[in-house]
Amino acid sequence: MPLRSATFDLDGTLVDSIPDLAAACHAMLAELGQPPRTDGDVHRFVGKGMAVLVERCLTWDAAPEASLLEAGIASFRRHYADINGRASTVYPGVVEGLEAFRALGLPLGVVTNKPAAFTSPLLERMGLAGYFEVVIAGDTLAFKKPRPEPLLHACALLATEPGLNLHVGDSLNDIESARAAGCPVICVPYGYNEGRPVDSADCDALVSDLVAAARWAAGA
Ligand SMILES: O=C(O)COP(=O)(O)O
Ligand SMILES: [Mg+2]
Repeated sequence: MPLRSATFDLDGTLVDSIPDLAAACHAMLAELGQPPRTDGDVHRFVGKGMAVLVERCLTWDAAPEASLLEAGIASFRRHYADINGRASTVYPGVVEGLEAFRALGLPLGVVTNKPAAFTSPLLERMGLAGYFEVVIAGDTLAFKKPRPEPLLHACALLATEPGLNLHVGDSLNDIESARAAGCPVICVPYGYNEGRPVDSADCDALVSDLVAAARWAAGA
């Protein structure tokens, strides 16, 4: 059945944001006098939103005290607001891919676990904001991916049924959210999946980039 809309994950699918996320984590840990993390650690920790990223940075033998976590989140917010978009880059094939999706006549949305305060500024700075009619961020609703609510909300705003909305992501959080919402889901292999490669068996297809994703959508 032809698709009626498409939604995209942000971090690891549209934009390689690890350099800036890692810089903000490094600054936060230094400010709090906590042990440092590597960029590779941050790569594994991204996926379930800002609070979980900060908590993972601060977890060694045990989870951090609530007061330390709170201070970490406040510090991260301050640093990332300043850093966001500086060293991040749009992945190859994204602009061409979004153009191809647009040429299919599909309205497009972003469904990310990144907080709203950082999502629209990043899309603006990367020159991608104009492609999307709908942006659902990690704190738009009470629930994030892998819960279905963000995708269901995006589908409602895009005036499509979940079964006719293709979600394109980079992680199991995208896959589980899409499955629970009833959306077809395909993944790119180059993003962040909390330290594991994405398994093609878990999604409807693994595609090399967004150009290939648009080709898949055209044949769906
Ligand atoms: O904020 C995160 O942890 C990940 O964001 P994403 O959902 O755009 O990959
Ligand atoms: Mg992602």
